[in-house]
Amino acid sequence: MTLESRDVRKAFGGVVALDGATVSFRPGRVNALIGPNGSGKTTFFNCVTGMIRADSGRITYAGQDITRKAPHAIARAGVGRTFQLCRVFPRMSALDNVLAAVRPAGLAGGLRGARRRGEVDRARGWLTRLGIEHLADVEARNMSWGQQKLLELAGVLMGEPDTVLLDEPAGGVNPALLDRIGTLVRELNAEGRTFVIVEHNMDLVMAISDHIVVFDRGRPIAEGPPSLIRTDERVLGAYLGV
Ligand SMILES: Nc1ncnc2c1ncn2[C@@H]1O[C@H](COP(=O)(O)OP(=O)(O)OP(=O)(O)O)[C@@H](O)[C@H]1O
Repeated sequence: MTLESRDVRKAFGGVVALDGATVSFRPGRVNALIGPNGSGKTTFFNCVTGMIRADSGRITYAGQDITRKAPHAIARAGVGRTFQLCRVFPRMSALDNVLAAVRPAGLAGGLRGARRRGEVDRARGWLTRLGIEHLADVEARNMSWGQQKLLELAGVLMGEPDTVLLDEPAGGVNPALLDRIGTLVRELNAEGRTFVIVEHNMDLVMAISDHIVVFDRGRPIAEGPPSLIRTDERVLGAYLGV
């Protein structure tokens, strides 16, 4: 289930966000995608998941061309994602959020359907796994930021993705929860899920990644294991602007 992009380009007016990005994320790994602000990481996620369309280039998943597929088709192919600014329904309970995550169309009817089909147990299972089962009946807006991020991830996992894209999972999260997120990613990876993680917290990236790809100005400038990336001159240059 390799996720690959070939020569992907995306410009917003005069701003070139992706400038011929060719990159390959192999299955079974915890991959990280790092790079300075504005280097195109979120745009890459948006192109991969069909939220925006690349101007040119090709994206494949498990050998299948997904470049022009709709988001739901890409999700069905096995690619799930979270968002930098966490997407949950604030006035819905945690449990309903997880149930709704796999039924984006027609929320109310979809929820009834989910309950009929007995998916509640599975949703509760994910809440338990992520350590927020005690919040099942609490509205998302009354949960902490970190808990909401875990809730969003529970919703993504409800779709049983083979590959999970996480956009800044550590952003705004307290240190205790940060450890939990790191441990969870490693556990879920040990069970066979592939991850691609966009993250600015280098301690977390270095601790949990098998493979790191570094973007600068819309394309990869280096890749390798944490031990190599930590000391790569081009990476230090891109971050420090030297
Ligand atoms: N919808 C948009 N309209 C206009 N410009 C955009 C849009 N989305 C992204 N950009 C621009 O494209 C470039 C890449 O942005 P992107 O968000 O992909 O970078 P990033 O590496 O994810 O940054 P950060 O680490 O700050 O989240 C930036 O210059 C950004 O301002």
